[in-house]
Amino acid sequence: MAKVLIPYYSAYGHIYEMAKAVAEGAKQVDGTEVKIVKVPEFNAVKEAMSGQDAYVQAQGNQEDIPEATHDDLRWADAIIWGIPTRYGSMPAQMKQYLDSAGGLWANGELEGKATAIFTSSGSVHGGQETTIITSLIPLLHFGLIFVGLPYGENPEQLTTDGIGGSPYGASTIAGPDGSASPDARDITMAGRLGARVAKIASKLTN
Ligand SMILES: Cc1cc2nc3c(=O)[nH]c(=O)nc-3n(C[C@H](O)[C@H](O)[C@H](O)COP(=O)(O)O)c2cc1C
Repeated sequence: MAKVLIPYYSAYGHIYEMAKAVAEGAKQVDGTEVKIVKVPEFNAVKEAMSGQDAYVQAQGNQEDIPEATHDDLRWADAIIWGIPTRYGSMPAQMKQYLDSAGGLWANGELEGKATAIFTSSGSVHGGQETTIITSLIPLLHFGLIFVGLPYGENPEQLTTDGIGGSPYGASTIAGPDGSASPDARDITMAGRLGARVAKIASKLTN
């Protein structure tokens, strides 16, 4: 029995779609409890994007998702982060949430929990791997135990097609104008990441 938290940030909905797929995969593991939460948006971004239909619509779709709190992190046995690429690394909204959790770091409250990352980028080489690898650095400071997405369980990765997925984590490609949807293979791999973390978390906690 493991409690899996999926905190994410999604301006245009791609990471949100992936978060739901990760959650579905985690739920396939018996006894797993899953909670999806969104990290707080900046007011400045809300204002700047208020005239952008794609942003407004995607935010509307996420209206019912609760905002991430520090108690969510305490509640979880495992944390799977949904982090889109911003200049090859994590968005400030996600960094702000992590930075605000310094008290948990100081008390070692997240040490020993399983963790994983899924991401999204505009283009194939826009920084999927760098986003996951650089996001891992603060997670290691928190004492989280990183779980990747191995080739053996994810043969879809062995392709020259423009899809997501890497040994570092699940991912998808939003397209340069954001109009692409996650490929079915991206959704499948996201589900497997959720299941893998749930299984490992259940072993770590029992
Ligand atoms: C400020 C900003 C910076 C971005 N930087 C990159 C980048 O470095 N590489 C890339 O491929 N896409 C980049 N993108 C595109 C986002 O990664 C893309 O919109 C996101 O993955 C879509 O996920 P979402 O729909 O969940 O927001 C950037 C987007 C914004 C708004």
